[in-house]
Amino acid sequence: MGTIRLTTAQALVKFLNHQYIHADGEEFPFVEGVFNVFGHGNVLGIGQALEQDSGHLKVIQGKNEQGMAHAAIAYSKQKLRKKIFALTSSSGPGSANLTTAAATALANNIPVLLLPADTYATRQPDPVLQQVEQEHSMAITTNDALQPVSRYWDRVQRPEQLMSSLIRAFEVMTDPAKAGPATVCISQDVEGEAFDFDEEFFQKRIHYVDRPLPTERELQGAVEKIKASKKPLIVAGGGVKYSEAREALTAFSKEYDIPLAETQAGKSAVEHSFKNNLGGLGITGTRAANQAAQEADLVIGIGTRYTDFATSSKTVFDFKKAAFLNINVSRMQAYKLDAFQVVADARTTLEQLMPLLEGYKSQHGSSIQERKQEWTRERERLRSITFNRENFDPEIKGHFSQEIMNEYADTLGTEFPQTNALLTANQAVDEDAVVVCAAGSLPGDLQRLWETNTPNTYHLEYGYSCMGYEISGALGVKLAEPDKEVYAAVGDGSFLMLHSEFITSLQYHEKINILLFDNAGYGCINNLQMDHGGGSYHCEFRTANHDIVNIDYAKVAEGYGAKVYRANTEEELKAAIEDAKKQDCSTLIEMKVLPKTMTDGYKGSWWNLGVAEVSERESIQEAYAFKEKMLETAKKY
Ligand SMILES: Cc1ncc(C[n+]2csc(CCOP(=O)(O)OP(=O)(O)O)c2C)c(N)n1
Ligand SMILES: O=C1C[C@@H](O)[C@H](O)[C@@H](O)C1=O
Ligand SMILES: [Mg+2]
Repeated sequence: MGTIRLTTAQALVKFLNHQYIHADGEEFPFVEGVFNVFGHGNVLGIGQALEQDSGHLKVIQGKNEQGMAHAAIAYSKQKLRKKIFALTSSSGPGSANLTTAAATALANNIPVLLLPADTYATRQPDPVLQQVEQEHSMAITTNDALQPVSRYWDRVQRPEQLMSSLIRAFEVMTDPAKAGPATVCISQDVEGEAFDFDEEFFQKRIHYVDRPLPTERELQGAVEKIKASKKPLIVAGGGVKYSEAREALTAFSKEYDIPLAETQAGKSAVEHSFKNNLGGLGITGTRAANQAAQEADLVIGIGTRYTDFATSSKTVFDFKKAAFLNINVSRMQAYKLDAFQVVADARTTLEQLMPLLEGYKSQHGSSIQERKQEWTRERERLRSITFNRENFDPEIKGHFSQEIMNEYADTLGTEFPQTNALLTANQAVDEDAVVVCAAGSLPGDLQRLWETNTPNTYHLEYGYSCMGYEISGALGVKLAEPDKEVYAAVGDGSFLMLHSEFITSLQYHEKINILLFDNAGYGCINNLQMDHGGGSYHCEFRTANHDIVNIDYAKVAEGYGAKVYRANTEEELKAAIEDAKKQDCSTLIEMKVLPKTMTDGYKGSWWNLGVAEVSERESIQEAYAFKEKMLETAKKY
């Protein structure tokens, strides 16, 4: 084979066009497209290459580097990591804006290809615009800040380096055990530099995603653990989704009568209506799941990272009696909580375990169904909360006086409790609609209350819980699921932090719907500070005169060209959602909701936080003492 003379950027684009995934007998292109915000660092290099010949790649203009990267992450997450977007940014601030998103991808194990421009390889014009000049090193650029938040990071300062660099990047992104963001920084002069690339570099490259099998020893060990247990509990994490293990997991759970609890990443791997599904586990979990966790003598963690939210900072289980069995493609994850480790694919392991457990039944008996029914009643209660101006007792108790609650009701012109609003929305959206969320009080409400019976329609970024992911993420999900209605459930704080990609959705006619829950503040953080003995300090949105800030978000979205609705009652919300379904363009439904009306924690939902050890307030001293008490029974590592 010969060579072909291309610029580095042209070679990059050509290579991206020839990457394929092979999974479960199917083969398809791995890179769907390229998001871009062009600046002087990439427009003449990667920009020129895309303009000349982008091949099959969709080229989408982003509005904020973090936002477009969040969209790319959401696309890949929704596609179960089998397809990605790449993205190109200019150097300096463009790459700095990618840092938060790279960390989001890393914490969630999501592959995405970041291509920030770098400073000049020749150094001739140094210092160039946007170059940070470190006194102790010429070699450091803003892009170095991406190193700790990338699974793979490289700097390309000669055209031929691109070849080895990209092959490594794709190896990392397509390995389920180490999937995450790959960052390849290309010097801006090198992007346009030409080289005689070997033609074979551009041949179709297939990345095989095989299912790692459990060993005989691992299977026997797992069988022994399960057979010895009376009250096992399955914890279904994100790995269940990525392994597409729904059928295997439900069959396994049903056959051996083992209840299952979901993490944020694992929710909707299995439908809500599945009889043994007890819902969310941990800090934002259901009473049903947390009770089953307290009782468990064996926890079968499948594809879970056991974050503090899933384990209630290692207190949701009774560690004196609970043993752990972890099934995970990542050896690092499988080691957690001193578990018996099965380092293998979830679906294959469950399929192989099935026949080996014949004759086994858990001793849960009727308790699984009783707990599920009791939770359904609690959910009903949360749907029908009514505000009143005399003696309203919100879910989050003892923080705001009636006077303050009335002030919110008057200023925002609403009596709508958040739980009622969310449950109304859940009922009104299509059965296969996808909900996207990341931060604030909504992830807790969603994990407890949102019911879906269509797999992979609950999309929570709760590894990094990054405000601003919600709307950008909804765009990524829409690109992945063009035939479904996609809803970003977002608080006012998150909306204010980042909603630039809402405009991108309008621009490209990729319809998304924003469900905006405006409680005029950082509600969940206000709850945290007041729950731990503090006052209400800088978490409500108030003016210098202490007036509540009341923003007309609907008007803002109208200005962008979206179809907007204002819905402060159940009837208005139902009507808005129905009408929004008929629209072709993106929509925003603004709901003014009362503070303190989100769900509260249930027993077993303790969170270990950095409470002040010394304080002038008795209430904070009490909070610290409570933390010390909780740590007595928590697992220490
Ligand atoms: C980028 C980022 N900054 C800060 C935080 C910390 N944080 C978590 S939730 C939150 C407030 C969220 O407010 P809002 O979106 O209005 O939701 P609410 O809690 O009021 O429902 C903050 C500041 C975060 N998660 N992400
Ligand atoms: O600090 C936080 C508190 C959580 O309740 C919230 O969901 C999350 O976004 C966060 O960062
Ligand atoms: Mg808020």
